[in-house]
Amino acid sequence: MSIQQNIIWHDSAITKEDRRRQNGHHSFVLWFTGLSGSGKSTISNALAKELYDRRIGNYVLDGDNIRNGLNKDLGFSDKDRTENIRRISEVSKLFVDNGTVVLTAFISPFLEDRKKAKEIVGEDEFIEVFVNCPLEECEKRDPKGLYIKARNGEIPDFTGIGSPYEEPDQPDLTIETSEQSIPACVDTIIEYLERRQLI
Ligand SMILES: Nc1ncnc2c1ncn2[C@@H]1O[C@H](COP(=O)(O)OS(=O)(=O)O)[C@@H](OP(=O)(O)O)[C@H]1O
Ligand SMILES: Nc1ncnc2c1ncn2[C@@H]1O[C@H](COP(=O)(O)OP(=O)(O)O)[C@@H](O)[C@H]1O
Repeated sequence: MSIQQNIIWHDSAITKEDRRRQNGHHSFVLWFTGLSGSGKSTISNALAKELYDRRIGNYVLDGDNIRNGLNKDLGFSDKDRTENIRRISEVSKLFVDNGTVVLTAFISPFLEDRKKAKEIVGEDEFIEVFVNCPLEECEKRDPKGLYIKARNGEIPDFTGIGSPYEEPDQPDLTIETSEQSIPACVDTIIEYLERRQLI
């Protein structure tokens, strides 16, 4: 017997379209994916500020922060990473329903999990942004000192070292953070959103 047997959906009195109309802008998810140190947090926060200055309501969901609260029961096994991404996808969907632009900054290393994230959010409202940066450059940056720990065997399942990162096949957008400055990466994303008339 399903544990969801007696759960009945209740429609909201205010629709997503109502909220978008009141906010004066569209709502969608920018799903940043990339290695640790590739620049997901840096770019998503810089972009959030730019959107905020344009009065576009937005919210950043960041791996390190979410793992301190909502997902503090999850580690870095494949199964836990999958559950991490599933929960974030559901939360993102709620934010989109609220008329908010969501910026997610999770490694989200598995193709299958990102595919499911897109299904949960809805494909028209899901924009995959590949934050591309060679592993060697991420290791050189090592902003949190985690790569050195991983190389020393202290983090056996670290992404890119002991755990895989599956690059997107067909991302909606790729930013090359080892080649472009932070403002240039933000500009690339803004231009993309303007071209698609999402902002
Ligand atoms: N084993 C292992 N592998 C990868 N990353 C690790 C690990 N242990 C801790 N960290 C720190 O956790 C951040 C990644 O969390 P995410 O929720 O984005 O990971 S995942 O999407 O579930 O794979 C990641 O943050 P970012 O550097 O911002 O990506 C790390 O700071
Ligand atoms: N073009 C760039 N885009 C993003 N980050 C950059 C860029 N150039 C240098 N960096 C630096 O790289 C590091 C990226 O770290 P972070 O944003 O925490 O990555 P992630 O969230 O993917 O782990 C920061 O120290 C940032 O200042």
